[in-house]
Amino acid sequence: MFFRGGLVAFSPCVRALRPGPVAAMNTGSFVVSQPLNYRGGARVEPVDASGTEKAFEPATGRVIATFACSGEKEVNLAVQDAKAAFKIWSQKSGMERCRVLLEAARIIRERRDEIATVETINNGKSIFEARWDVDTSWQCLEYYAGLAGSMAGEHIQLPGGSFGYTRREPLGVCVGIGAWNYPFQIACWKSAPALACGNAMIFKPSPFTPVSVLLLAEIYTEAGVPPGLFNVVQGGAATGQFLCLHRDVAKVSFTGSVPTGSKIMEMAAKGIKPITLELGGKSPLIIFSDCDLENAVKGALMANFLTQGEVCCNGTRVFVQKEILEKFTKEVVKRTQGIKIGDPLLEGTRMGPLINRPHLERVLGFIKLAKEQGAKVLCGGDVFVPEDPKLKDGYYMRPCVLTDCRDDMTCVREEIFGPVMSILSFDTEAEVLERANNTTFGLAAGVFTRDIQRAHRVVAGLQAGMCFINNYNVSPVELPFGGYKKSGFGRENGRVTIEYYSQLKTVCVEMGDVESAF
Ligand SMILES: NC(=O)C1=CN([C@@H]2O[C@H](COP(=O)(O)OP(=O)(O)OC[C@H]3O[C@@H](n4cnc5c(N)ncnc54)[C@H](O)[C@@H]3O)[C@@H](O)[C@H]2O)C=CC1
Ligand SMILES: NCCCC(=O)O
Repeated sequence: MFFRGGLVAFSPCVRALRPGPVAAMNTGSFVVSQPLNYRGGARVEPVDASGTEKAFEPATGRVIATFACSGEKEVNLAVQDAKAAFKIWSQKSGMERCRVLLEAARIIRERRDEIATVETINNGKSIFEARWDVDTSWQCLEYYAGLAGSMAGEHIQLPGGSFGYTRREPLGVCVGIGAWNYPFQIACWKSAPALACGNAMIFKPSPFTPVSVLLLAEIYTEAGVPPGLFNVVQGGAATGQFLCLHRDVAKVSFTGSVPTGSKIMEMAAKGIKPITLELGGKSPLIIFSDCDLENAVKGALMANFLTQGEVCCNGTRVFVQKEILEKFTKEVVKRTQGIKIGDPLLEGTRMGPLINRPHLERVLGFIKLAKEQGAKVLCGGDVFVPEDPKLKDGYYMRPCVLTDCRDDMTCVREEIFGPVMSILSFDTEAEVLERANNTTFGLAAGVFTRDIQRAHRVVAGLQAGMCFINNYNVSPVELPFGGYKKSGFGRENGRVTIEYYSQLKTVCVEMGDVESAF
């Protein structure tokens, strides 16, 4: 990678050129000049291309990389290399794989600030948050390293001394396709369980955020995975389709929108391939009047404003019981107005720019429509222009709180994927549960109450894969994450994800003679 003002390289072969302090990376100076594909243990230019893409720095609107989208030949080479690496890796014991993953986790921890800085520059989220993302990334590698050594089958006794046993085996070459909101974290959440189970992975990041996954690829190589085990191809829908339709790809794990998820499912159906779909959401956050108000307000902000609101599991439909509506709303607005927006690399910033200009305009369009449909803007919802002149072309907006919302409004029904909280009021538990579930999505949900029985009763009734009681948007890697309904299926994180990256072989052993019908 090349930063104006000095050559800064992350790749192992030129690591010596990397000057120590990450502080050298400033907003407005980062340019990528090295290839963004990774194959056979090194960065490569793709052998063929299906067009080019530009990646931006959302904080300034500058282009930081122009890259070729991988064509079919490049995808074929990536699969071929991954197949060869799979042969070696899948023969290793769980403990051998564990050691490599632990080493990769250690390197990520060591390079935490550098990875977070690259993520912030390419995605726009605050450096404060990007460090959290890096933490859940190395924790994910550590977690699956721990499970790799204990993957085991069962032994089952049968009559006459015969027996059966099961083996948990890898699938082969898996594909990971990522969204742009958590580029490094998504790559880790997919690759860690895949590699722990003995698979190879080809990862395609979103063309908006192509950069940070290269650091992961280099780290895996440095940690000792065989060349080709983790490859990166770049591009958009066309490249994604080459991957999904490839006959030697055994599984696809996808994070992105519902319409794309549906297309992935169709392509996977052609090859009878298992898939994991992590899709969008429009999650409810229910605040009962007996809650700890201070925590509920903090929870509502966590549920709406991380990563500029570009988070799939955000609790954007905030249902507040009537008795505390006024007090809660006043406090939420006060704190929302206090969120420091600006240069995402500055330590004090808590909200950076949105991912790109079309997305910013889309989010502002939702707010305009909300007003037309009768909602009231209590704060924000407009473009923010930072004082620093180098940020004037960035994609900033003020976080928005909407009230007087109704369940039928577009802002309450559709995923906005921006910093927009819709507040709705309710009277009774039965009423709010029905309204909370009245959506085609089912990714997450939250409840704030001091009544422990009510908390569990309500959560049991919520149609959502990830439920929070008295908190929101925490991501411990030990807990499975994934959706109900149109938010997808399959899970990431937690022990269960081993099942999504492996297959079960049953072996039946006869200890006597064959009893034949013929
Ligand atoms: N459930 C979850 O864990 C998450 C879900 N999301 C959802 O993702 C959406 C935002 O992300 P976007 O990147 O805009 O979504 P997207 O669906 O447009 O793109 C996601 C990825 O799929 C690729 N892609 C697009 N068309 C494809 C095709 N026909 N075949 C194969 N690959 C294709 C894109 O290049 C990108 O890498 C939101 O709806 C959000 O809710 C985002 C993050 C997490
Ligand atoms: N750390 C939260 C992950 C949710 C998302 O990928 O949008």
